[in-house]
Amino acid sequence: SSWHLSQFDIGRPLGKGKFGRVYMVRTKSEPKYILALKCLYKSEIIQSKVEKQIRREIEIQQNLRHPHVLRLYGYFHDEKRIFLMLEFAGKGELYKQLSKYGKFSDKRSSRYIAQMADALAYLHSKHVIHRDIKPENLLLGINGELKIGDFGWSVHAPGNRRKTLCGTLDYLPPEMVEGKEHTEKVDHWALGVLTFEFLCGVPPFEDLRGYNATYKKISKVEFQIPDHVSAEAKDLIKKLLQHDPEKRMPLSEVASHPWIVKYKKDRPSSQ
Ligand SMILES: COc1cccc(-c2nc(Nc3cc(C)[nH]n3)cc3ccccc23)c1
Repeated sequence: SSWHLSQFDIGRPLGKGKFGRVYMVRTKSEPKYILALKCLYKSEIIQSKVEKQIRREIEIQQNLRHPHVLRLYGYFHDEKRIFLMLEFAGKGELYKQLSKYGKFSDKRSSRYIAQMADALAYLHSKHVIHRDIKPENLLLGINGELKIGDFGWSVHAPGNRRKTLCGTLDYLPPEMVEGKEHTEKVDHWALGVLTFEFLCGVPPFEDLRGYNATYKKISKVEFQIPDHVSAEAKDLIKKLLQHDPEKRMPLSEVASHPWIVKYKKDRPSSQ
């Protein structure tokens, strides 16, 4: 069933992406679905030589079904643009919340990381890796649940986004900054970086002196965890930020880690 722009009522623009804009839209015909329509300009895609990557990302994301992975329902195109019909996440960008609050509580961070570990285990079971899980690519559903946003493109809010150059390096593991081949273990590393950033408000290897300084800290795994971070959280971060990809904690162990279990939702309350 192919779709056309005329079948939607176009709502407010949600934000700008690298190759176009994201709009909140609703289908005109019953049942009236609300979704996020991402418009990519073919001209820009061709210029940036990302056509094959975009086809692959669409192919991958269309086949994924998970509560913490943003759905891609379908896509269509006209002569100038490609339109992606994406799940609408009601509470927007997680990144904005992090900027607003500075950092998240132990409980909120633990719940988000549990959801991420769940989503990553699903993606890895489908041999999908490196989903670029930095805060800019995470969205929040209407009940505050985390959604890994559309794949490959980060949606940047105008103005308050981080300097993209720095952003891109902060989450890369040693094997990638050193140009070695990478496995799904890059996501275990990124999960450790994300845990640190949720609890501290900044990523562990950020170095305001710039790219090369960050590069060195990543390859030497040089980071300090502030004292305000709980012992259990410290333990998890250290077990994920391991230089040797094979030494990084398996996702199944993340899910049963004390820091994750203690904040699990509606657990039978232990005395
Ligand atoms: C203002 O900048 C941006 C950029 C990108 C997305 C939003 C935004 N997005 C969504 N939901 C989405 C987005 C996608 C691809 N699926 N669901 C909801 C929001 C709610 C309030 C404000 C902003 C929102 C903003």
